[in-house]
Amino acid sequence: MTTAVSPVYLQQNPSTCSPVSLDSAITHGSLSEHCRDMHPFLTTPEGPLDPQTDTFSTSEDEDEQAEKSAEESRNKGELTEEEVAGCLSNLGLSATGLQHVYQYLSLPRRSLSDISILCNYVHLQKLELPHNKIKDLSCVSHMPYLIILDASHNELTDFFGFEPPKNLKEVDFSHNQITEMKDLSAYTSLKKLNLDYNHFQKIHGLKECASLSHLSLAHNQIACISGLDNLPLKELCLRGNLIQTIENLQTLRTLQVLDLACNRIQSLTGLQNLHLLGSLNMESNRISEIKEATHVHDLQLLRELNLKRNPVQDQPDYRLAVIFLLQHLTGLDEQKVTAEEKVSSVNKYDPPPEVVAARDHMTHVVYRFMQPQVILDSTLPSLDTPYPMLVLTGPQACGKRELAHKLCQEFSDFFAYGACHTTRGPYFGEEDGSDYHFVTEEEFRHMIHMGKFIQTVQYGGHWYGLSQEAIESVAREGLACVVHMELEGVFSLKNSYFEPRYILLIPTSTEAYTRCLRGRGLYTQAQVERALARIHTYSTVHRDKPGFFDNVIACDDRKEAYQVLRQSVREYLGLTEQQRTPSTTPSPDDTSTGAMTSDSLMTDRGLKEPCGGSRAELRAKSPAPPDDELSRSANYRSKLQAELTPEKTSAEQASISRRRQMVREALMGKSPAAYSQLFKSSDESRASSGLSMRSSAGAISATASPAAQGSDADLGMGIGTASGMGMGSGSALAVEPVDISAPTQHHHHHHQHHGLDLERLFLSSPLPTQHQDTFPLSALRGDPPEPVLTPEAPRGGIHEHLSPTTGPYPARPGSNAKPILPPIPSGRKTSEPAPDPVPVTTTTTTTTISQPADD
Ligand SMILES: Nc1ncnc2c1ncn2[C@@H]1O[C@H](COP(=O)(O)OP(=O)(O)OP(=O)(O)O)[C@@H](O)[C@H]1O
Repeated sequence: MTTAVSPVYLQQNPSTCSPVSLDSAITHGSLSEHCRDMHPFLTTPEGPLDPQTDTFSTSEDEDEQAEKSAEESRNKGELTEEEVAGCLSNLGLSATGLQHVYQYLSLPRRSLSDISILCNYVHLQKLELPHNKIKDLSCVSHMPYLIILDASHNELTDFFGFEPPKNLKEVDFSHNQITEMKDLSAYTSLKKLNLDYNHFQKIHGLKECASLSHLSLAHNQIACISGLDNLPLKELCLRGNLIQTIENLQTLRTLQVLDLACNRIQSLTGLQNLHLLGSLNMESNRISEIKEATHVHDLQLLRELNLKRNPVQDQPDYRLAVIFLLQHLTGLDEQKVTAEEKVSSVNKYDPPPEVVAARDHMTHVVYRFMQPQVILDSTLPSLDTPYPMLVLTGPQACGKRELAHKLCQEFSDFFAYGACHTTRGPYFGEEDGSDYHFVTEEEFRHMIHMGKFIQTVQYGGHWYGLSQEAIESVAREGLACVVHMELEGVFSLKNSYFEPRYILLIPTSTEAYTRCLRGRGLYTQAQVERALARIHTYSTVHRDKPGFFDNVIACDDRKEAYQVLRQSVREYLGLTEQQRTPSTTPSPDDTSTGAMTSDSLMTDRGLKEPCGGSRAELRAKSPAPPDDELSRSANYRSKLQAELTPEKTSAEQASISRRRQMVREALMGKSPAAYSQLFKSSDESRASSGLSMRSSAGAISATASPAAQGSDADLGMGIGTASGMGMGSGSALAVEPVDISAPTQHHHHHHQHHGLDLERLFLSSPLPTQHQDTFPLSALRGDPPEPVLTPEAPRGGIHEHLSPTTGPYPARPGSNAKPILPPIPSGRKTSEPAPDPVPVTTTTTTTTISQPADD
């Protein structure tokens, strides 16, 4: 079967026509199925074209001749029509829309040097001539519709040596021998230009290429980046050149991918404005400093960075450091950046305050563990008696130190200044031991290793630390400690068992604060700036962590700040009641008559927010608690309950007073100890009271108490054994609760011992200094036996042993002999030194437990 097929002409001008048969194209496999289906001439009802039925078939002689001449042409590197015919593809409409033409011609690797024949192929839109020996591309001038030209791997020396096709968008001249770029202003449609592997030394001529989005000039001899201003480039490749500096790229605002690998670049500066940059390849350059990464720190879209084969790779922690600086990276050195790496980098280089504080806390806990465990009663916390401490925090030189001193002066019956240790040298006028304990770094480190510190902080290149001794020395005087510290210290302190009140002193006027900083004449500009920046840090914490600070006071005006501070301190101390009476005005002397109750400082956590509406106010509305000391001794549960529900129902009130009554009676020996209810196994007692680890000391003592049901000797041994066994020994000493509702003889017997027990628990044994025993009161120390308390025992017998500062109110068993720390419950610093070993008049007693409770 024969089918006549019309030839398809590839050129418009019939005079220069050089027909190419379709079947030839098909034979060479350059016509796609798709094209065949599209063209009405290409298929017959019967089936596909038969190549043998070519209408242009020639005689054999002619064929031979043609083949010969073609062979000759090929040898000369001349392109022949036959070759062209075999390499055409993509049949489609011509640009005029009048004809069907082949639009693509691909002639790779044919050793072509003469392609002048292509002058006739005016409809070509894509011309691929890679890997030939072409020197002259002037034929392209005849291809007005050309869009894509690939003349890579040829022998071109002329840059764009043809008339510009209007729509030329992509040109590949890579791997040629072109030496100079020329003006391409006529090539306005040019989008992609590949000029890799040529001999260019300078970039120019691209100014008017308003569409150029991809430019590659890799492996040339370019020493300077230039001539690229304002180009709409998205991708720029300049790898393998002689570039030393990244420059003149500032105007490439649309640049997304930049390849500068294999150059001689030492710094990443010069990229700052490339805000759309997503990928940067700097492989094999001379970048040696990690800090260079800061130059691209603000490029929020930068995801891929390659710094392989740069000296910077040898820097310790290189990868983490770069990941830390460039948190947005998803790939570094062609390796995925993992979430773990990001977290570790942040924890390493800019740990959140919680992490720093946790580490600091852990350090001191571990070092403390390594020392003999001695905990002073004065600083032993319990839920009843959170340690009274006042922490003034705020940015450097905001006045907190001055205010702390002032406060201690005015409220000298309550507070004393807690001097921290520091490794910085004293400023003029500063005295060792008064503002700070000035120590060398070595001494400071030694103190850390000796477990002396509660918290430490490195600030401004110096170390600061609050020692346990600083607090205890104040406590030994019967006073609470006022310290000042930076925010980091507060974070750390919050991990400890201390529960200070935290007052934030914050400058609200930067001008005034700057003036104050400068006025000191102590700080460099950088220090001033850092201090200023920290205002923001403080306010952010205050905003993000409601209740983190118990009070916030603006400190622009020191005098005003002090007034506010002293007022809130008076509230904390419970001195404001007096103030409400019309005749009294607040003065430092008021403290001498001020009724500072334990509740006021301990259970009313005050937390007076600056905007008011504090719980203190709520409490003020509720009926004032009975004045006597016993009334303050409601056990932990009722206190907790009171805290949780400030407004009590009448039933609750009745219940509380009933329990108070029972407490009183227990202490007076009138009935079985109400506290015996609490004498459960340590586990139970902890669980039931919701105690945390903090109360473990209490738990130990609680388990010890039942031993008192035996004899005095038992008591001593029992306690000793229990405490010697540590926390885990509690279960061995479990005690049955005593029914207090119907005392029997048996109960009475219990009661007696509980009476003793209570005395031991509630009346401090006269241990003025610390010792290393394990929970043992006088019995273990061989002190004279304490009077056994019986129901018949005269009251005075008890009270003789009571400090005027410490009422016989009960604490959670075992928490401490004096649940309320001095001077808070008493409101008084004992003027006379504590007689030793006479019963407690000071508030500092010691108890040793197996480990710090919070730790
Ligand atoms: N133990 C500590 N923990 C945390 N921060 C502390 C500690 N001791 C002192 N600081 C704080 O360190 C900062 C620097 O203290 P330093 O006394 O050297 O500076 P200063 O210029 O005198 O500032 P200031 O007048 O606020 O004390 C201060 O903000 C101070 O409160």
